[in-house]
Amino acid sequence: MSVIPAESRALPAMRTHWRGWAVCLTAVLILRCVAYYASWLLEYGPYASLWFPAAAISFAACAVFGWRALFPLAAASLLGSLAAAERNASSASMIEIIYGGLLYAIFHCLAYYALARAVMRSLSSDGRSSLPASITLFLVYGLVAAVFAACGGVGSYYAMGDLSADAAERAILPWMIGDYTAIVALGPLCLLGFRALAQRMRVPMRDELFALDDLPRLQTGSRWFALKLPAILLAASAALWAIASDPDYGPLILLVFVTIVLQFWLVHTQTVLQSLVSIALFDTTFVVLTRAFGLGEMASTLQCAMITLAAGSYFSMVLPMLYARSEELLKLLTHDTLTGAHTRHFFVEMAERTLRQSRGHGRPASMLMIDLDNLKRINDRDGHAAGDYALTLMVRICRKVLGDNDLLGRLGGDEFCAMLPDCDPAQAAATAQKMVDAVRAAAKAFPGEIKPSLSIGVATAKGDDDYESLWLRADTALYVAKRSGRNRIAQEEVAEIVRVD
Ligand SMILES: Nc1nc2c(ncn2[C@@H]2O[C@H](COP(=O)(O)OP(=O)(O)OP(=O)(O)O)[C@@H](O)[C@H]2O)c(=O)[nH]1
Repeated sequence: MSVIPAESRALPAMRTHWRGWAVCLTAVLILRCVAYYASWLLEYGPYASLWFPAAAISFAACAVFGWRALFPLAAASLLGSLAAAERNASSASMIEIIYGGLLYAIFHCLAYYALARAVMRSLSSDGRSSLPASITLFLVYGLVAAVFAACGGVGSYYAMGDLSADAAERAILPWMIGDYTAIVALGPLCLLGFRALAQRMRVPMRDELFALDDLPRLQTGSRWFALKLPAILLAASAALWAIASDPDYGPLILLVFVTIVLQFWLVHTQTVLQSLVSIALFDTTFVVLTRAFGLGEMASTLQCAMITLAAGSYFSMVLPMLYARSEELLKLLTHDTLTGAHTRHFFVEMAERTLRQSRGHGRPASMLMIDLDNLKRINDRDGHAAGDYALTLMVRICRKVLGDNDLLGRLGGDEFCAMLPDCDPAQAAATAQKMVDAVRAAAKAFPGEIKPSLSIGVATAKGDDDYESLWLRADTALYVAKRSGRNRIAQEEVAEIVRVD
């Protein structure tokens, strides 16, 4: 057997990481440059675009790759500033351009790194319960980050001498809204994209990112996505075309909100990934057509629509998860996790209601106190797993004997209680007897040495009985069944002990 030193065994994994990191960070650099260039192409006026997708890339890259993403992001920001100076035929010296570019890079990267850190920290390791809080935080802190990035960005152009003080002041708001629109509309999709890349390249991921594993499972989606998506994009294009064809007719703007309603419908019926893709394409359609149709005048309305759509969609996407979560909690609250019988608290509440209804309708109702015999001996002899199995077997059998309207609850340990509405003493005794017989029959195949059996006390409600008084009589009957040798039923007042053997 060859003995390999620990360091050399670790080398292949480290090499994989380095290659993975190189691919991921290069992808960030390229995408960030492409996004910058795209927002340039799509400007409807000087420094004015509906969105700035580079901000979404920066946020998502920092969220997935952490501080390492700052290198390609800073490089792309600097390159962007150089390209902007070239395009605008800036009169600034090279030193001033580099200085302005560095300033811009610092503000932009810091703003979106801080946003990414805050959002990641808000995702707890199980993620599920914290997702709505993380979305709120993303929307609120996103605004703060966009303000910070816009002030820094405008300030750097001012420092380069490309913007006068007056123009700089007026540029801050559109810059900020452009950044914010992009991070809200594209940020989550970019984040899932970088996360998929990190997984593929086997780059170690932050624990919080695993919290997003649940997302794709939230909604099942319908098969009509391939039809719905083009239909909605067509509707959005038609709405913008109609608005552009008669810009003086104000009410046409309402068509934008009609298309948003359609988009909401899609988000509600498709998977999370399909919804994110659809939001991104819908917003891209707005951006491209705003430039193509010269709709710059309506920029703020369209941005408002894009932000509202994306923010609203994120909350609707987590709704199914919240429903599922509350159902899970409800189940935990009402059902015993081992046996599936009702929990004591829930059973008592339901049994009280059943008794009240039976009394109100003048119908009989009976109670069975059911106890598994010798559980302690089963545990001691064959182990707790055997005891657990005996308990689950017993509940399964009892449930089969009981009717749909009957209740079965675990009061604690090996003590169970059944509430039987519309059940007179004879029917109650017959049901209890069936349970005892069925468990005795099943016990033959029980793997342990000590076979499980049941003792049951039976009581039927009288006119003024409440849960407590009925339970007391059923419990007394159970005590009689136990004292008489177990594996049998005892019925109150009937006074006789029914033997099963
Ligand atoms: N395996 C298992 N044992 C449990 C569970 N809950 C309680 N027990 C055990 O069940 C035993 C109940 O003991 P006892 O109240 O003396 O009842 P018993 O041994 O069935 O005796 P009788 O009721 O008099 O026939 C205790 O040893 C508990 O520790 C459970 O969920 N699983």
